[in-house]
Amino acid sequence: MREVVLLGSTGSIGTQCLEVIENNPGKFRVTALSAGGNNLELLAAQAVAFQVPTIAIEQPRADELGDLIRLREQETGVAQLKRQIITGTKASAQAAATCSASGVVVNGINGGIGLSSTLSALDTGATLALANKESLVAGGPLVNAHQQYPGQIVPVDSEHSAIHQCLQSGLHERGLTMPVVTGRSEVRKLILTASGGPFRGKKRADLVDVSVEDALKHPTWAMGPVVTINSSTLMNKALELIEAHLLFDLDPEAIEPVIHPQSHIHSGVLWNDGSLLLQASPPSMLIPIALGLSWPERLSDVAPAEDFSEPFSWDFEPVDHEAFPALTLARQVAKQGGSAPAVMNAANEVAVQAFRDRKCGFLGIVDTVRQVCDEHQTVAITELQELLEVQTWAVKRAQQLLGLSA
Ligand SMILES: NC(=O)C1=CN([C@@H]2O[C@H](COP(=O)(O)OP(=O)(O)OC[C@H]3O[C@@H](n4cnc5c(N)ncnc54)[C@H](OP(=O)(O)O)[C@@H]3O)[C@@H](O)[C@H]2O)C=CC1
Ligand SMILES: CC(=O)[C@@H](O)[C@H](O)COP(=O)(O)O
Ligand SMILES: [Mn+2]
Repeated sequence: MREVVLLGSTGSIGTQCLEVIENNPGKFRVTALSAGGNNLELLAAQAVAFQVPTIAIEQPRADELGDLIRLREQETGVAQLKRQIITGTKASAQAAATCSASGVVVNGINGGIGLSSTLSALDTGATLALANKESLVAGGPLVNAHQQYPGQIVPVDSEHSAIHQCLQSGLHERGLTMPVVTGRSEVRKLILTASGGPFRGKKRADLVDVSVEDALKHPTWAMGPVVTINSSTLMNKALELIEAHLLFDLDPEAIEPVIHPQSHIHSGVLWNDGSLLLQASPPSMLIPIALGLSWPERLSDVAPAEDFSEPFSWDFEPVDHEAFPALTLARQVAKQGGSAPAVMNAANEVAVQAFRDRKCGFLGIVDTVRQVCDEHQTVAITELQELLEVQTWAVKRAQQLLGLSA
């Protein structure tokens, strides 16, 4: 049985990861769970149902969680298990550090806060099944330095999972058990699909007064609120462009976003010979999560496949960069590298929270991020401390621009 440490277990990715594990009895053993601590009832239920010995939460609520777990054990008649509950800002990274090198750490934490857990997971030598794109975007050079071997990161983000699958064609480094992507010289472009979000087709002027509720109505995916808002501004695709640049070591200009409203084609690779490989399934994160857990093996019957018994069609259209300027910014930021992507991500996190709190308009999100990025002088990042200082500056500057008290 493969050991799994699941970070962000109470979220959209976390709960779907446990669904995959539950549907594959005997294949996985969950040895640690982590969460922020906002949903202790669910976390306690997960800890009991999956007999998890280590639970980590950011908030100092160990006693409450312990009580809920005991109650749950009594209610369900499950045998009591000796467990440790870790709390604090480093709890999740500590949970990641418990994973053995043959195991897999799934990082389903939301936001740049997940970076220390990503680094800690890499240090163990375990596979890192990475959904938490912000940690890679913010900490690119550090993530690279902590990676123990090529292929240690298996992308869970649907687009990057698709590209990762498609890249198994082409040249591969020899002598490694896991196929490693080194066929870049044969790659002309990565095709990064985007649903277009709930405001696809709208012009900039139409977006002035859009509400949080409207931004949360994603047309094709049910996800956590932050990634859903990011999809509505196309900042999710902006983060994903940088994520693809870092994961697959391709020039930002060689990554082409395209709007595909149905979200059945999850992305792909255009090869030098003119051949285009795309990966498709009805929208479901279960497949990329399952691949993260078992790569390079595929589990059976993870999610429904495409059904060709009825007629249907798939559409594609170019991105409207005037209405949605996030991708143009991301290209520039990806080329700058160093501290620039961390600044973009940190400013976006502040602006998205301000939008959710009705303290910033929809267009103000990307406008604020651009302004903070424009003011930032990019520096090289070699230490976590340097990154934290840059992020602190970006957060404060975004707060100032938005008129928020720091
Ligand atoms: N949802 C999806 O379909 C997809 C998500 N992603 C990416 O995956 C990541 C997770 O997204 P999603 O599942 O939607 O987000 P959610 O908001 O649904 O879940 C976030 C999870 O992270 C936990 N968390 C927050 N802060 C901490 C912390 N400091 N330490 C430990 N855990 C913490 C939350 O705990 P609590 O409940 O206690 O707050 C929750 O379990 C994001 O980076 C997102 O961009 C990528 C592709 C698709
Ligand atoms: C499922 C997934 O990977 C999300 O990141 C998704 O891509 C969001 O949809 P958008 O294409 O609208 O950003
Ligand atoms: Mn995605």
